[in-house]
Amino acid sequence: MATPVVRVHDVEVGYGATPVCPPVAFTVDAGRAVALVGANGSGKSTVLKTVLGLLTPLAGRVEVLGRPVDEREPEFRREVAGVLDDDAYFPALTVAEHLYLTARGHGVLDARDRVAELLTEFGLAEHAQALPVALSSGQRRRLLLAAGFARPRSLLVLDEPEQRLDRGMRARLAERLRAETAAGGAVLLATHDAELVREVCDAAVHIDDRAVEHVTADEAAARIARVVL
Ligand SMILES: Nc1ncnc2c1ncn2[C@@H]1O[C@H](COP(=O)(O)OP(=O)(O)OP(=O)(O)O)[C@@H](O)[C@H]1O
Repeated sequence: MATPVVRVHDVEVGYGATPVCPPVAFTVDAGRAVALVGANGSGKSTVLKTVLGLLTPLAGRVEVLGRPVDEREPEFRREVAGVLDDDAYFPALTVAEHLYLTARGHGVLDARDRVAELLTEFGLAEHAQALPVALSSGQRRRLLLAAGFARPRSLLVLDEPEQRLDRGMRARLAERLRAETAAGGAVLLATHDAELVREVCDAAVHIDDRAVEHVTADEAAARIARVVL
């Protein structure tokens, strides 16, 4: 059997010594998308940061592509693209320069073409020469997401990618993510968007302070829609 892209073994996550949720266990295979769902503060972002190697697990083990996570390893950084909920920009680089730098930094040879495609797809073409400060919050979010797609990757980790996106952009993002898994990529995302879960994900993990439950994507979407979360 193929090695999962992500394997989370009974992992406790948190800040300091206290876990923020019960132990979490799940896998994400190549060509699959898994959603983390749960109420605000349930621990989704903390799990994602742990998978990205930005936090050390308090217990258990996280493996990406069969190896323990170490974000300092070039191989890990080559394979894993993360888009978190932090506005991390170079203030003096334009939109196009951000995307170009990301693509070239990861060895993309036809970076100019890739950037042109992404600018169009993410509705940023008119703002290609703008600095981040001159963008709306939704446009800055589009830029961050586009940067995630500007580089090669086996695993895409997204924290609430739907945030601040309008309906049209959410639909294009769902399409993009379906193409990602169809091409063999793995996607792990935290979300409060029922449609995104239903349209993109193969499975979901529902986190709350009492239990971590594996549910189908439809069940996760139904829970979000019923405002159970
Ligand atoms: N840097 C931090 N230091 C200490 N505690 C934190 C830190 N970041 C988050 N927490 C706490 O960890 C818990 C889980 O937060 P987390 O951000 O993982 O939740 P979430 O499920 O992603 O929530 P949301 O849906 O609101 O994004 C919360 O109680 C939060 O207050």
